[in-house]
Amino acid sequence: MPDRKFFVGGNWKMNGDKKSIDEIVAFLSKGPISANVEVVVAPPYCYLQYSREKLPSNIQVAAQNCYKEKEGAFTGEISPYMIKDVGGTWVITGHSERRHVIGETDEFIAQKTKFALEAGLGVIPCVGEKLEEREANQTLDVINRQMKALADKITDWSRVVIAYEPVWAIGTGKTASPEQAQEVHEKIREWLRKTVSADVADRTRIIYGGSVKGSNAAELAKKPDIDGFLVGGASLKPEFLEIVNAQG
Ligand SMILES: O=C(CO)COP(=O)(O)O
Repeated sequence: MPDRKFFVGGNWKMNGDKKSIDEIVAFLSKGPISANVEVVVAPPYCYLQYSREKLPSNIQVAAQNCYKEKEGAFTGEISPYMIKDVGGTWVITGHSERRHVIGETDEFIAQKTKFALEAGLGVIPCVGEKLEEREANQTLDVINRQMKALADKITDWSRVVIAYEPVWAIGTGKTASPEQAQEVHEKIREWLRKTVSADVADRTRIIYGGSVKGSNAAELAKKPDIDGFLVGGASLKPEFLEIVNAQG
């Protein structure tokens, strides 16, 4: 079984200013951060370069979104090449806030995922069901549909980290239990095994997001198919370090 390096992302969402970023940089610089963890933070676009310049080199920088073209008349969008140009190495695609607040479709998310990978970024595509979908027993239908749109376009999985973020657990304080998260992660891995390949299933990291905190990260991290986290609110606080080091 290939070793999947633990991966923890901090999604800052639309939060922060230079002063609060300086505070985050201070606690991240102090650490400790285990060498066995890959750590990535995703500041708002306008602070990507500022954050990259201030952060220690063991922390990578991601954008929270991108467009599916290199350049051109796309007012308000940014290209994966611009993210790279300012030192970013990852991008999050298909976050539930982009799917459900902004209205992005499976197809559009898959297109930008493919384009960002071709541009040389690592990509963190997010999948996850809404509360009503879970209650209607549609969790796996939704995840499989979102995964299929991605898998139809991805040819190289080596720089893909899948984030499972149940929408009902995001920013609500309602974390999925370790069992609930493990169940879906295992199903996503099985789906990859059947649909893509055994090698991709074994190697691809599947991380969990949704109200992860210092106090619940270690229990979640014990589950065999949980390979890390995508953290929102708690990534703005020193508690993020507890999550980064949750694997012990
Ligand atoms: O959406 C998330 C990370 O991308 C999770 O957000 P919270 O950790 O604030 O619930």
